[in-house]
Amino acid sequence: MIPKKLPPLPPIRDLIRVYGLSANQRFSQNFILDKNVTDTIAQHAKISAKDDLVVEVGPGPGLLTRSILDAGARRVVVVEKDPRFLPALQQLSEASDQRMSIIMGDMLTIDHAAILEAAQTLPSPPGSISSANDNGQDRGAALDQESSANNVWKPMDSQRSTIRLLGNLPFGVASPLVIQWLKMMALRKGIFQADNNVSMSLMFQKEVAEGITARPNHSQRSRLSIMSQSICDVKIAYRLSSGVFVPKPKVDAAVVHFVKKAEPLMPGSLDKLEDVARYYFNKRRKTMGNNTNRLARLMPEVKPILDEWIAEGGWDMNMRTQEVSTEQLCALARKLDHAQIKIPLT
Ligand SMILES: C[S@@+](CC[C@H](N)C(=O)[O-])C[C@H]1O[C@@H](n2cnc3c(N)ncnc32)[C@H](O)[C@@H]1O
Repeated sequence: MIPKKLPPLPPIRDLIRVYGLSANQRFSQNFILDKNVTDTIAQHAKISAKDDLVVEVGPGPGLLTRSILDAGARRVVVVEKDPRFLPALQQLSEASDQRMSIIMGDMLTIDHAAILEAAQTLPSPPGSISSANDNGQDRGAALDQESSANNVWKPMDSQRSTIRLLGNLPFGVASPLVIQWLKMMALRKGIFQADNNVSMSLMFQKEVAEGITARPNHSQRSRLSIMSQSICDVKIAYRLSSGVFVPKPKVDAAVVHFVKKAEPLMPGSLDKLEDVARYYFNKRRKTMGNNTNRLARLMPEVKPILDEWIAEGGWDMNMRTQEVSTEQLCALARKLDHAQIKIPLT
């Protein structure tokens, strides 16, 4: 597909003036105002006209959104909380040949049905190479028929819908959002419903990205590593130096690519795994044996489950929490889930 030309990018100094960004002022948000960088992020996320939907969280002034549209995405839904960015996003949407829809709202609390409904209102542009299915039927028209008949997102073909979730997430909401999405992915809820094939390319502060991808024995290993790696294959796709952001933050950043595992280590809800990971990582310097004995003292009813877990796994209880494998903590979480036992948040 040849995307319609988007309006020229305003000079960066105008973006800085319009959005009140100043190199001297410390903002809680850090923006990317270099199109080469956002193009590279879109490339690493493998955005193409073949995707059924791209969801971008926190587009801000919309530079990454431009790169997503320039990469040929046919349906882009952006979710932005800050109304200052609405005029710039509206300008992009108008120039996008009906490929972009804007939701002003908080991604933490938004009902994902609104995202899927917004996607359904976007027709597939006529003449795009991927707008017709194998029967020659226009995919946008097929979607419109489906959406008016039934207000639920349906794959456009018999195949699964491919959805890409992108965002440069602000520090304060990055971890809660990712945990929320992983839990929804595990339960196939929201945009992760049914057979949708959702991959996520999310930008974090470098330390958070390293935590998510940290393998056993890595100093950044955390609850987020366990939760992410229980259900997804994760890797750092792209590193960005702090100098590409305005204003320049103190730390570098990285884009993490998440792809759902064919066989998640934790089937169903991730709630028990979150409890287990939180419990053990709260005392990360202690050995697994120390933490496990303490748990057995706190909750005597859990002792038989812990004994069974150790006996079956043959786990080395002299390891420190950060050395433990995701499989090991998932094995305990599965047992607690089966026994419907909740461990305390101490
Ligand atoms: C770090 S800036 C990134 C902006 C732009 N994507 C970029 O890379 O330059 C984060 C953006 O997310 C938005 N944002 C923050 N919290 C949000 C939330 N809970 N839901 C939706 N957007 C949010 C902010 O208003 C801001 O525009």
